[in-house]
Amino acid sequence: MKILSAEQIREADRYTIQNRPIASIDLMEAAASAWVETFLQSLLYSHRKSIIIVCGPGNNGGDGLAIARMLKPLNNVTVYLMPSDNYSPDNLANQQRLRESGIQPLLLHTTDILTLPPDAVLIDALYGSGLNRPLTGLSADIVRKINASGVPVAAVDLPSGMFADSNDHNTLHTIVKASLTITFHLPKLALLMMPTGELAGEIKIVNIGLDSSFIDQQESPHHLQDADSVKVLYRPRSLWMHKGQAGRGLLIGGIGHTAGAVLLASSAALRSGIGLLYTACGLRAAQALPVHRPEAIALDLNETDLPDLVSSLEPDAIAIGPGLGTSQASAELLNEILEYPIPTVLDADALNLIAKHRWLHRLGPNHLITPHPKEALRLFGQAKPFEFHQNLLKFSQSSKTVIAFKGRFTRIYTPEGIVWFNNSGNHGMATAGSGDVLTGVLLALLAAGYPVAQAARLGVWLHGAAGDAALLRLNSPESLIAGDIINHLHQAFHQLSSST
Ligand SMILES: NC(=O)C1=CN([C@@H]2O[C@H](COP(=O)(O)OP(=O)(O)OC[C@H]3O[C@@H](n4cnc5c(N)ncnc54)[C@H](OP(=O)(O)O)[C@@H]3O)[C@@H](O)[C@H]2O)[C@@H](O)CC1
Ligand SMILES: Nc1ncnc2c1ncn2[C@@H]1O[C@H](COP(=O)(O)OP(=O)(O)O)[C@@H](O)[C@H]1O
Ligand SMILES: [K+]
Repeated sequence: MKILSAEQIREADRYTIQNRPIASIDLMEAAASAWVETFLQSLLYSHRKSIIIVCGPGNNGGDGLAIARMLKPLNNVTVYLMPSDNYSPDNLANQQRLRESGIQPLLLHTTDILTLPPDAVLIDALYGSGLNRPLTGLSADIVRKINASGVPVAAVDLPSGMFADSNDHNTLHTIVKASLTITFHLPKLALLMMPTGELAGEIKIVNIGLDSSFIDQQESPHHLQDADSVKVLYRPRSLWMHKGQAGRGLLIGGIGHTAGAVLLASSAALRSGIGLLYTACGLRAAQALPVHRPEAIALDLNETDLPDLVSSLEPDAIAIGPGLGTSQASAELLNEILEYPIPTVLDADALNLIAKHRWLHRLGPNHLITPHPKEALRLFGQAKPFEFHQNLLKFSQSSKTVIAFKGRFTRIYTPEGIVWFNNSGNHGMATAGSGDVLTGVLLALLAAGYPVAQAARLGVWLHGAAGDAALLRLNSPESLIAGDIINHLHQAFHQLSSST
């Protein structure tokens, strides 16, 4: 699914109204109705006694007024409206319709008028994608009052005060903090990135019938990746396959007390279809691996000459980093690995070493780096979130390196300038070792011969989908551990293969 800019969304809106048999006011009615349908199914709605709706002067406010009219037969609804001498035409039309339905909106001249009972839910329809400057004055005061009240908020299209794209020049305390954001038709960039994404709460996207041919023609570097978009990448195994064709992988890490990192990565690689796995690690891990995962071949790094190993093994892919440490000896191992033109996943301490030794310029088209935010900061330096995003995009394009920037919506930056925001995974995966599991999955896919960007996209999705299957089973994000992700990889693969 494409992610369009605020400007492109406005264009899609205009194009739909001009080229489809639908008037602007009817599009607003469709949007409000789709929003209400989703809202009525939410937990937020089911737990609350009364509904407060705050409406702005534009079309976002117009949506709010229409939503109020639709919810009125079911609920105790109070509507507040920002004073303005510049209401949009559809906002005015909906003010009229609301009054005709028997609701008189209260004009929000001052924050004192706004009453926020603790058992209410607030519907935020102040500003949406038409925000053109950070909120100040009365609007900002209203937002601060809403945020301080603790009343749960369901946002219409976007939490008010948030720009759909970059918020680098915005102030976070003038953005509504929502528990649920029901956004129209397409995801917005700011909903998928920190720190703004966290202010949106749960995100739901509702179709409002914008012209799909127009959207298809729009150019955008940003896409949301779901099961359907990765299914086309998946290559089922041949019935006549032998293990030599499933790929040979070399995993390097697990030195000293971080033995567990390679145990997890090894298990994940094996559960992701690798044909042969050699795990070169510290003594402790080399002794534990045959007990924990006898399918892997454990090699003690102290007794291994890396160039000899690589030339005798001829691995199809390498992964280095989990539990590698940042010692001089580890740096020498990495220095060697960076010379090989073999598809390679670089994670954890491999990334810290690259930052420490300023080796970023050595990365190229055979490399896939998987930094979490802290590792990415060490690699690429501090920048505001949107600028940081642009920096990653530029680096991927210029160096031809694929980046999987990990987080809630892990972003896969590909050298052709496309960024995929991955839509699988959950908060239960914020647990020690889940990144090591991802490294193992990616190693297996690279070893199987997937091109680097495809392996990254497929691997990140599979990892998240396995996490989702684990959460479904366990029903507790707190109890989910990295091993559970490995134990559910089969379900993620099954989802891919079931409809191909
Ligand atoms: N696109 C679609 O598909 C559909 C879109 N729909 C809906 O329309 C929404 C977009 O509506 P929109 O364009 O009217 O903009 P909106 O967010 O209401 O804000 C504009 C108003 O706010 C004002 N204003 C701006 N910044 C301000 C500030 N900092 N502080 C104070 N005021 C500020 C600005 O006035 P200004 O002061 O700039 O003259 C203007 O009055 C979209 O999010 C969705 O909900 C659906 O109905 C149907 C399909
Ligand atoms: N809130 C979340 N929602 C979705 N995925 C998450 C969330 N938190 C973490 N993850 C995923 O879990 C993994 C964590 O990786 P990482 O931070 O490297 O963990 P570790 O270093 O403990 O192995 C990443 O793949 C990340 O995308
Ligand atoms: K809003």
